[in-house]
Amino acid sequence: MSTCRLHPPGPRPDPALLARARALPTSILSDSMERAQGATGLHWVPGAAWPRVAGPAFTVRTRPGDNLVVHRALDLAGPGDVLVVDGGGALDRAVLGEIMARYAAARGLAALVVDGAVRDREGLGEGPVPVFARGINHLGPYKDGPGELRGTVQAGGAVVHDGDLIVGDADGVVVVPHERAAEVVAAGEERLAAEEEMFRQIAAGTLDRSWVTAALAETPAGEGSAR
Ligand SMILES: O=C([O-])CC(=O)C(=O)O
Ligand SMILES: [Mg+2]
Repeated sequence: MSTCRLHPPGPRPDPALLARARALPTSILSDSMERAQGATGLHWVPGAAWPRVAGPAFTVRTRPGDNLVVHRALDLAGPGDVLVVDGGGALDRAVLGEIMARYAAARGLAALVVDGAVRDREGLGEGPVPVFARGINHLGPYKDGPGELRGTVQAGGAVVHDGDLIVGDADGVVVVPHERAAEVVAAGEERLAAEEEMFRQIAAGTLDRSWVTAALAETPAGEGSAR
């Protein structure tokens, strides 16, 4: 028999904050974290036109290529949770597929994020639940453990604590630490409003572009000039 280390649940963002986060693109949220935080390399499985997802992380660390503890997590995670599986980034074996995605959807999970590979791309693409992964591989997982649930993991190079705010869309996955969630969502709302104002100015032909030339020292590069 194998081991599953089980931590108590971390603090979770309140539902009103989650609804506000769901209205914010991941690009806006990562801009609101100094453009320096969030997972990279995790993209949703192509297929369905997913809506943006936002929910608290339910963290899973599994032995790469094994999904016994991922199965356990599917029964412990709550409705609205985003399962974040740290599979060590391994691409040589999938850790979940369509059966598990359908089961996750039936349990009301918001999304599955896998730092590793998944399989059954066509079935996942039909859209039972949004799935973000690093890659695809037909080779299936073993079911031997061990692993850890609700501990601190990494996904796409980002540290994820159980309960952190996870937002995913067509650009990838952003991890907002729980203690920064309210501040980052509020900053994101301001940033989105500023971008929408820019869109209006672009359409009206009034966007101020003077900052581009102000930031450049232009030198003539005509014939005979040094290369
Ligand atoms: O067989 C497995 O454990 C993973 C899988 O393909 C599925 O969930 O459909
Ligand atoms: Mg399968």
